[in-house]
Amino acid sequence: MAGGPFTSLFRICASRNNVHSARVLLPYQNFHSMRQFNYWVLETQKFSPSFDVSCRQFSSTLGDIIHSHSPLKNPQFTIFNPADARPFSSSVNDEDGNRAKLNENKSLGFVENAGLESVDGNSVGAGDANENRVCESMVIEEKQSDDVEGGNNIVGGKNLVFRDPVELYRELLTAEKNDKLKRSDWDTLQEIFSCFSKSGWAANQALGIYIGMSFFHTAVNHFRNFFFKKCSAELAVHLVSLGASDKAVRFLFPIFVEYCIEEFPDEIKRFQNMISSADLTKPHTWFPFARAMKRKIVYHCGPTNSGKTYNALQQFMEAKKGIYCSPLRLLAMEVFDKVNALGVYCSLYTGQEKKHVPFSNHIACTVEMVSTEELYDVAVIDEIQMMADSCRGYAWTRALLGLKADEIHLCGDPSVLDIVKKICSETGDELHEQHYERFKPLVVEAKTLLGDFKNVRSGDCVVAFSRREIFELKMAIEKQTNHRCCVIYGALPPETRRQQANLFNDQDNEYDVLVASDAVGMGLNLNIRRVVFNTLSKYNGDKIVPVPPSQVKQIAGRAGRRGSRYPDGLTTTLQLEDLDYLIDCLKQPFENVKKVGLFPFFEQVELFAGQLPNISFAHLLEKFGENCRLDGSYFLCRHDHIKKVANMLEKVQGLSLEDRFNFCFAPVNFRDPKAMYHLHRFAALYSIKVPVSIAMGMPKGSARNDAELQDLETKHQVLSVYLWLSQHFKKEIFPYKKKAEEMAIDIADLLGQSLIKACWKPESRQGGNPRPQQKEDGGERHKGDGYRRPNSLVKNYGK
Ligand SMILES: Nc1ncnc2c1ncn2[C@@H]1O[C@H](COP(=O)(O)OP(=O)(O)OP(=O)(O)O)[C@@H](O)[C@H]1O
Ligand SMILES: [Mg+2]
Repeated sequence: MAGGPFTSLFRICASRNNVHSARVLLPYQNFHSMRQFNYWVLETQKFSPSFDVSCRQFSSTLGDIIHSHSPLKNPQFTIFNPADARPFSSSVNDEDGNRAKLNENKSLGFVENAGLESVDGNSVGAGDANENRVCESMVIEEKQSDDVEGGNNIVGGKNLVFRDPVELYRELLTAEKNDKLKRSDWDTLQEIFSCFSKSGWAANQALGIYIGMSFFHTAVNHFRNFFFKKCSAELAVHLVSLGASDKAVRFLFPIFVEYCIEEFPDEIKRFQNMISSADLTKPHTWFPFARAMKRKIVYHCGPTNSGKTYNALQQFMEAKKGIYCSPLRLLAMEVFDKVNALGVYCSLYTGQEKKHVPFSNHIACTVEMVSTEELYDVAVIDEIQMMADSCRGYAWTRALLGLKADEIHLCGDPSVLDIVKKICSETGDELHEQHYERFKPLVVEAKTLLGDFKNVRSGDCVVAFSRREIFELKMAIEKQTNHRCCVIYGALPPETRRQQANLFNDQDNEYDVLVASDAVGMGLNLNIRRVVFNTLSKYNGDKIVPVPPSQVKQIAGRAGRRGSRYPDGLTTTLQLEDLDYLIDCLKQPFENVKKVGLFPFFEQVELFAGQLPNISFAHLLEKFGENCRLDGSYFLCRHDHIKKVANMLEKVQGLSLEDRFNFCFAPVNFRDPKAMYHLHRFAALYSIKVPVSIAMGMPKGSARNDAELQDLETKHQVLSVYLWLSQHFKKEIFPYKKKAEEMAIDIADLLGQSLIKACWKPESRQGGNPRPQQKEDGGERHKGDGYRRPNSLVKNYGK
């Protein structure tokens, strides 16, 4: 069932002859944890079917309401008639999402375990009628709910468990203080309330009536004071018999609900407003113009090197007006060059640059920059599986939902095919699938390099997962063999990566080996014969973890490209001990992604900010994350990076909320203190409306050591941020765009020159996080060249 297990049990206020109204709390899945739910309170219209005739009718109506309101795909529930403890109705969608007919005795699989206990404490299974039970209320039990009503306690001839909580609450309101209780009973009641106050279940359920987590304890304290003044003997005895237990908490909860609704309407309203302003449900409705179109979506689905992008680009080029959305600047630049070379005028639009080609009707852009305003005949969204990316996924989701194009071509692996199908069924778009196979199968070399760099061959791409490792490898390979190495890693500007790729692809030089990070996995056309994994573990910003199989596949798949010098692709590992993990990763099917990323637009954040004035922007984002509601198919993208920038800019006065929002998206490397310093300076100047200077000198020449190389990387980063800001804010405030462009080109060039001659030991970045290697004591030292391979995490994989 979509959206995780239901754990709730709710009472329906129903008398034997009359179902007055129902308050149903539906779990509303929150993005960040399967354990956390928000809840909806759904008050049904007044029902007045007679109990005898219309329990089915009631459940059917309720079923319709639950189905039409629940964000969950297949909300399943059963209404129990406690009189015979038999589910008399159920409503469930079948696998294909069709509503199954209501079926009186349809078992949902969980029903058998969900029987209520009989009066004498024996469990009554589903279908075991217990004619003697008096029914005064109905219970809706959702799938996988606990049997919270077990141990019915009949006190004074009345079964409190089956009493309507509204009635119980009303009785409490008019009751007198009970002085007859023993001291020990009061102690037990205190314990029960303490248990209630600490109950995560109750705090979660309280969200359903818009009692927020921060107000929950206050509400419980008030409720306890009220209860202690009013508690009747009957109630007290019942509670004491339950003791400080879940049962007691669950018994008290509906009475607490009634109390809160009456006592805290303002708090509830305030929290309700906050929640509704952080509503990210039904994102397909955010783009009414795209919804008004009947779009044709073609999913080009297949592994790497199977011709997906090639085929989609054919459609793009044939269209009158087209847009290509790329995951990387580099790839947008490649398509821009390629398409123009083929005679189709095409402009380039990325966060940092806008190259307008006169008379062009085609655009190659980065996916973040795509316009949902313009109309296109054909759009291509490349690497669509990135919808599930934890940080950038929202940009792909937005492009898919919002693009106004008659035809949209999606290229990617099959991992998001199901969810795209689901989204298309919501948007009403027509989906076509085109499946691809790899042109040539990828072959694993079982021999591996046996830990010896002498086994490196021309056309190899040796993959490592940190900058330091890359330079150490380059040094070691160049020292031990006659090969020369090009390098590609994330911190290099696209121009330099391209220069290195060209150097590697070009036959007429000695640079025939590539040492690269996972940045090689996407976008570049490389003549790779064999992908060799130096390790299969990487630092994820927190600790060292095995590289996920999907990433291993993507990188390994770069070997052997159609039309290249090496159409047959090979892959292997440096060490034999990593081979099993590699093989296993390649064998694994593509995972079936269940959720894709979302992030609010500025307008949504602004609306939310209206509910929480006077808090910092970083705090506001945090609150948004805590309170936003999402449908089961979406998650809120990680925004730690945005919060870090927001925190840094907190003390800069005079920035509007929108300014802060925009500054936070600037592509800065927050681990680089110098780059962060410059971003802060840019924001400070911007805030006082002073034209923002670059204030950074050009380096004298190419780098002579790693510190100088890192300085070049940082300088390019700063210029890239400047260019980005100049595109996202008023031009007058960032007047040195042209100069920044020129400097960026020169620095990319210097970086290229530096890498050609680089043969120095890498250093760690000042103030940056320690490199994984520094954190490790171990690591394997390679024969006398200073190279130390990080310990393999996957060494004993599968053994
Ligand atoms: N029909 C074709 N004719 C000529 N060349 C082709 C054809 N199809 C694909 N190619 C070439 O094969 C290579 C791989 O194709 P393409 O880039 O479309 O693969 P892909 O499936 O998108 O791979 P990836 O997932 O790595 O992006 C490219 O260099 C492309 O130009
Ligand atoms: Mg492709």
